[in-house]
Amino acid sequence: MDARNFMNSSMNSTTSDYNSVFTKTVLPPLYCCIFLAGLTLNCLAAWMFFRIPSQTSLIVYFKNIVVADLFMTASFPFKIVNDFGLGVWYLRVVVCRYTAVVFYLNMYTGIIFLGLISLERYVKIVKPPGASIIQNVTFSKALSTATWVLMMILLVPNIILTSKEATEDTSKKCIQLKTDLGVQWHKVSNYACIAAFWVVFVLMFFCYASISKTIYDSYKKFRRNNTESRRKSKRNIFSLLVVFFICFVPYHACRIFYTLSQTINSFSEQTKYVLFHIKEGTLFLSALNVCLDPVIYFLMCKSFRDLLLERFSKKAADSRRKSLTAPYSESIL
Ligand SMILES: Nc1ncnc2c1ncn2[C@@H]1O[C@H](COP(=O)(O)OP(=O)(O)O)[C@@H](O)[C@H]1O
Repeated sequence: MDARNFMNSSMNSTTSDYNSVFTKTVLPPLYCCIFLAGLTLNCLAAWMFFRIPSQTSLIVYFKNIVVADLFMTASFPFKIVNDFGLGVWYLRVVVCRYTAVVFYLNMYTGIIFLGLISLERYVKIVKPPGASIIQNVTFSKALSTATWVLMMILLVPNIILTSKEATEDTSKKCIQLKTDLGVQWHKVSNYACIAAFWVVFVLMFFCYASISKTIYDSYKKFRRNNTESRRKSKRNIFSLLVVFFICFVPYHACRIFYTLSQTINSFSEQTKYVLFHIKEGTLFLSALNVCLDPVIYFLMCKSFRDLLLERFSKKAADSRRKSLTAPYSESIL
């Protein structure tokens, strides 16, 4: 069966179910892999950060990302079982009403924290000396709490308003389970989240452009020719940017069109079908973020790296013992 025939038969079988081989048999095993890897890496990261005092804003933001990633990972099994078609139809309702919203809530909270980390790095590298409020630990804790509260206020109504009585047929699309106000809230919260993403995107672009310039100027000024340290600094600081691009840009480039296709009627079934598949494919890249964030902790947070190496390498433990008097600190790069 060629792709077009497959698509037609898939759409004709039931006009309200866009699932296909891709969403039912390709993506679920991939989600299984990132669930296992994400759970292991984030439990390890949580265990490590539990031992590192919140002495800097950077560590505070990283700890919040670990929490968001753990919640996000916890939502995967529901999606996996549902997409494999292993659960009862009501599981689809649970996914629409609860676990998908938990997924998005933690994804966007994580995105905002990545933005705050970029801002903190910008202040630390481009704007020294003198402490800025953004580097104040108490302020960053308050800002973190405010971020969680704000995101919950914006996104929890997507749970409450997914309250229409469900049938096996209507549960095939989450939007059909929403009240009229629920559909409106879905639209508004989606656009607000997409806007928040692009604001963070622009902020990161600005911060990293300024950081690059500062690093370049400083290498020029001191005429250092240490290519190895230069390579490492760049690798560490740009890891966040690379992860952000891979995971979130593809999804946000398509989500706006997908949300339009959910909420207005002028899209053909074929376009909706294609948009659904692009959304599911790019959403997988966003989910992959739970495995890539721990790489950022390792590359950008010296306390985390030192503690990890201390636990896993005898040699590193010896060298750390020598510097035990030094306080915990994160590396600039
Ligand atoms: N950005 C978001 N923030 C919070 N909840 C969201 C967001 N996007 C979608 N949701 C919610 O997650 C559930 C699944 O949404 P969606 O992925 O659009 O549905 P579908 O799986 O039918 O394509 C819905 O309840 C929806 O309101």
